[in-house]
Amino acid sequence: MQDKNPYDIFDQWLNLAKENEPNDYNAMALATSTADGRPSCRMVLLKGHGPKAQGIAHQGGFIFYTNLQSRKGGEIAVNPHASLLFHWKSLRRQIRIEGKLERVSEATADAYFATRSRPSQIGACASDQSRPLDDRATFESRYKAIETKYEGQDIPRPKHWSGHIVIPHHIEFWQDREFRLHERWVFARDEHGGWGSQMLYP
Ligand SMILES: Cc1cc2nc3c(=O)[nH]c(=O)nc-3n(C[C@H](O)[C@H](O)[C@H](O)COP(=O)(O)O)c2cc1C
Ligand code: PXP
Repeated sequence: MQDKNPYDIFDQWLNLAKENEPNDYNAMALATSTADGRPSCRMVLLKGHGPKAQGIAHQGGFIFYTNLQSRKGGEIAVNPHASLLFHWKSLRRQIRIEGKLERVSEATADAYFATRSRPSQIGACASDQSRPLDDRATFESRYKAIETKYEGQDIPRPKHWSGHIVIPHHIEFWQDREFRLHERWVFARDEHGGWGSQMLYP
């Protein structure tokens, strides 16, 4: 385990999760925090990953998409550091990732947005994510207005909706073992841009 690249191990574990998890095998908790260090956490979906993700040489990372004006968006804008957590109950495994956040390119975000279903695209345009909503009907009428506006046309990605990439400096793989005698392997970026690794007590 320790002499491997963490992205290769991540791929193996994610593929296993894909075969075993009934829903959203790519779901991960995303923790962000305010400028003064107050954390908040929510689930998002992993939509791209790997050493070459977003074309950043020798770095890569883990990509998710969201509303840039949401609560998380506001926190990321002032504090571009995040932690990700995968936990697959069926596998009894977790992966913890920590790193710096960067926005994906406009072209990457456009390309991903274009793959989403039309109702999801309309939803992204109509939703003021994390803002107060007086009535569900208000959201529905905003949805209908956008549906009508773009009838017969492609829906452009709204400027407030894009992707972030978590560029990891720390990745931990955790495997459950009997009697809580778990195994933990940590990979941390070294000063040469490679990965150092070590085991931790459970
Ligand atoms: C399994 C799951 C996956 C989700 N994926 C996303 C996602 O990829 N992007 C997103 O904006 N919200 C996603 N959500 C909704 C978020 O958890 C959250 O409610 C929303 O982004 C608002 O968070 P905020 O107010 O902290 O910004 C997901 C929720 C669940 C339960
Ligand atoms: N945005 C929201 C609000 C979501 O709830 C989700 C998934 O639950 C996503 C984005 C990401 O998934 P997708 O792009 O597949 O809709």
